[in-house]
Amino acid sequence: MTSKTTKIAVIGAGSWGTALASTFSGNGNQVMLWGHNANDVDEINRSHHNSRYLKDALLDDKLQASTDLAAALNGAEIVLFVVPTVAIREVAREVGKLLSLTAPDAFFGHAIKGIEVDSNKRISQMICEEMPLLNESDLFFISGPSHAESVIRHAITLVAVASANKGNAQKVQQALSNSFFRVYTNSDLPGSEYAAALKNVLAIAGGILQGLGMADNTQAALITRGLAEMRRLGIALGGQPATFDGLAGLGDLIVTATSANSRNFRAGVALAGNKNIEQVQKEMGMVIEGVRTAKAVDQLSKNNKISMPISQSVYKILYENAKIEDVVADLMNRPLISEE
Ligand SMILES: NC(=O)C1=CN([C@@H]2O[C@H](COP(=O)(O)OP(=O)(O)OC[C@H]3O[C@@H](n4cnc5c(N)ncnc54)[C@H](OP(=O)(O)O)[C@@H]3O)[C@@H](O)[C@H]2O)C=CC1
Ligand SMILES: O=C(CO)COP(=O)(O)O
Repeated sequence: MTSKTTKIAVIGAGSWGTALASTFSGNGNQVMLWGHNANDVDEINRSHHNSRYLKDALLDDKLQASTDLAAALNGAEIVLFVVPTVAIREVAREVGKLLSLTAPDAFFGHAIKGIEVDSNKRISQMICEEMPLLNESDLFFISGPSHAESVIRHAITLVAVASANKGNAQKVQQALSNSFFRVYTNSDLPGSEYAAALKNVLAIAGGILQGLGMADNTQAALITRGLAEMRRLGIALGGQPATFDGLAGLGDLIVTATSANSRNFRAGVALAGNKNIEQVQKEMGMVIEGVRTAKAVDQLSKNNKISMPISQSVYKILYENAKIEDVVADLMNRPLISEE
């Protein structure tokens, strides 16, 4: 489906950066994956594996990796950030110093699902603060139900690339789509970013329900009422209602809140098994974005007076030592209200 070979720099060599880079590369694009761990980079170049993050999966054999940021950015037409939320400012700042190395018409985007704690900023806002020459209206964001471990095995996957710049979104759509990976465009960047971050907090709740052995009725209720929370906050902050019904919203909420592939879901299962969150994070060895995002969501819901009882319950379990049974009982004892 790729109409021309595009030079792409993927910045961040964890599970999702590697899976996206391998997909771009398999489509015939010239891809350089930047990672800061020399052993991981060496393994990708030598044996087409990233065993620390994508155990056993074989990567596209044309994919190249480097620890040298300048080499990764040299001539890049598309630059895609895929590091955890906590690392984006530092990494964007470094990329900003090397902007002159990219192609003259290069554009930038990310596939990161989080909100910064305290500032409550979206990833695009942070990127633009660290790279003042960029405009948010030109950035893109890739999201949707897409676990890296499924994408790398070519499971049929549908995602959305959001950008106010339709041309940029369409270029990413062309470069990334293939017979197993279908990319839609979407013009709502802020709404997509909020949806992607908020669903991670609800996925922790999904894991908790699973860990407690709750019924399918309860899981379906979580998804439905969780989506209502995502919509309320996301729309209040400027997102488009339709985004929350699409791949970036409901689609990603379903996969993350029900799947053992999700790190957020697995964290919830472990919390229900009485592990504390520090222990869970240590054992996961990968980023669990919903843990920090729960703080940002708690602040945002209070600041904007948006009712988000499920997300705030996750916050209480993570940060206020609330007992899961008490939180569930409190949720069920709330005043009876209309569904609207
Ligand atoms: N995994 C998935 O299926 C999906 C993930 N996402 C999103 O993608 C983003 C990245 O997640 P994911 O790839 O899964 O995370 P992982 O935990 O799998 O990998 C994180 C990567 O970022 C690197 N890293 C961490 N800090 C820095 C830093 N300061 N500078 C440079 N590199 C750094 C890590 O390197 P090291 O370990 O060597 O420090 C590692 O390579 C998240 O926002 C996540 O929500 C979105 C869709 C799907
Ligand atoms: O966003 C994801 C899938 O679409 C990945 O979710 P986790 O970070 O919970 O693994």
